[in-house]
Amino acid sequence: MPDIVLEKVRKTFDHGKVVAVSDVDLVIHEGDFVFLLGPSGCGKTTLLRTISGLIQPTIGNVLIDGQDVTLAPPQTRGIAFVFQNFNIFPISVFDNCTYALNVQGFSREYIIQQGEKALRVVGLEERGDEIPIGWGNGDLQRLGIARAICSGAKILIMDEPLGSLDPKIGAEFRWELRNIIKDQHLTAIQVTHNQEEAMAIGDNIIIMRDGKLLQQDTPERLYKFPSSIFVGNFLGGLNILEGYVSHIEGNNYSVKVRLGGPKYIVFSKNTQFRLDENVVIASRPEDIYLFSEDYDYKASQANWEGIFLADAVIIEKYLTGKERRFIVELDNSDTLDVAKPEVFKYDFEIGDEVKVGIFGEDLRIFKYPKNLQKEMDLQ
Ligand SMILES: Nc1ncnc2c1ncn2[C@@H]1O[C@H](COP(=O)(O)OP(=O)(O)OP(=O)(O)O)[C@@H](O)[C@H]1O
Repeated sequence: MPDIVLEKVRKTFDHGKVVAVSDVDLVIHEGDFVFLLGPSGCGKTTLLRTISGLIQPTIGNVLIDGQDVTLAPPQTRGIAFVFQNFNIFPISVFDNCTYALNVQGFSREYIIQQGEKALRVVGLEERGDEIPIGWGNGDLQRLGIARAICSGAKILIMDEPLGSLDPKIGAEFRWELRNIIKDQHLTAIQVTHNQEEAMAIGDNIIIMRDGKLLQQDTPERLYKFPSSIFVGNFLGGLNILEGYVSHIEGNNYSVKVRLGGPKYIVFSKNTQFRLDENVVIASRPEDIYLFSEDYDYKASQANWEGIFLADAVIIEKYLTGKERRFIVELDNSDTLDVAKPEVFKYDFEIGDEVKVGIFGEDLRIFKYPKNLQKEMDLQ
């Protein structure tokens, strides 16, 4: 059952001059851990605040559990908001955790039961008497989540809580956070600038830009089938080649790369392209193969049938730690970024002539955007 539904939600500020959220339709299913990604200022926080009721949409509806809550106050929505700047009070961890229950006047017995349970869930059961002043962000984050669980909320909204964490602590805590969310049957939405984290633990990722929702899907589908150049580039980086459609056979489009570059055949089910239409073809750096000029394809154990090969020269190489990156230049001067695992055994040198190989199934084709530069801009 959909837990959260947004219908054509729009939020403007400054008498309509700033459109923070623009006609967003969105469905989040019960029990899903959803990540909200997008460049700074694209409307992520405004969207979360609209869902939680801290602000009301200018136009559109918010439904939770099938009920229209567009005008309902935040405390009636069953949502806990874990803020970026943890608003922790100088009282004990237990009292911080149970603060809302105290204010609402629940019985002492109930408060103790809920507080102990919540602290146990986040691994703070031994630290209930401590005053959390001077605590590191990781522990404060646990406390923020304990407080949310304690309130009985079934929906957890987190505005970049791991953003300020040490990346190592963040990486350790992320799986724990996912387990807590799943074990407690929470629906969670988290804003992050950490795409790797979203890919690793999210059930679903939403990409926003300029107030609009561009795409929502599983991490794998978003990565493999981005709906736009921007989404693909935002999530992991893309190689872009400009060209035109030179032949069409059903859903297979032959694309000639500009200035006498190579020809590729690309499948596209959803978008139709016309003959001679300018297009962009995109590939992931890790989907590109490099071969030495004398590589024996027949002797290889791998099946290279159907791979597109083109001549290129290595113009740059470097090691990122876990990857070897090569920049190769095609005959038409276009360049491709190639990523290989660190163990990649062919240690090509700058200036080496190579063949670059790409399978058609790893290529995506897009309409030529109005402004390619802007489309590639991640800000
Ligand atoms: N209260 C407000 N009054 C006026 N403009 C606002 C207000 N809140 C947000 N905005 C504007 O709305 C747009 C979206 O802001 P929002 O904070 O939602 O973006 P964001 O994606 O969360 O950004 P960041 O990643 O930097 O936190 C921005 O242009 C911002 O300046």
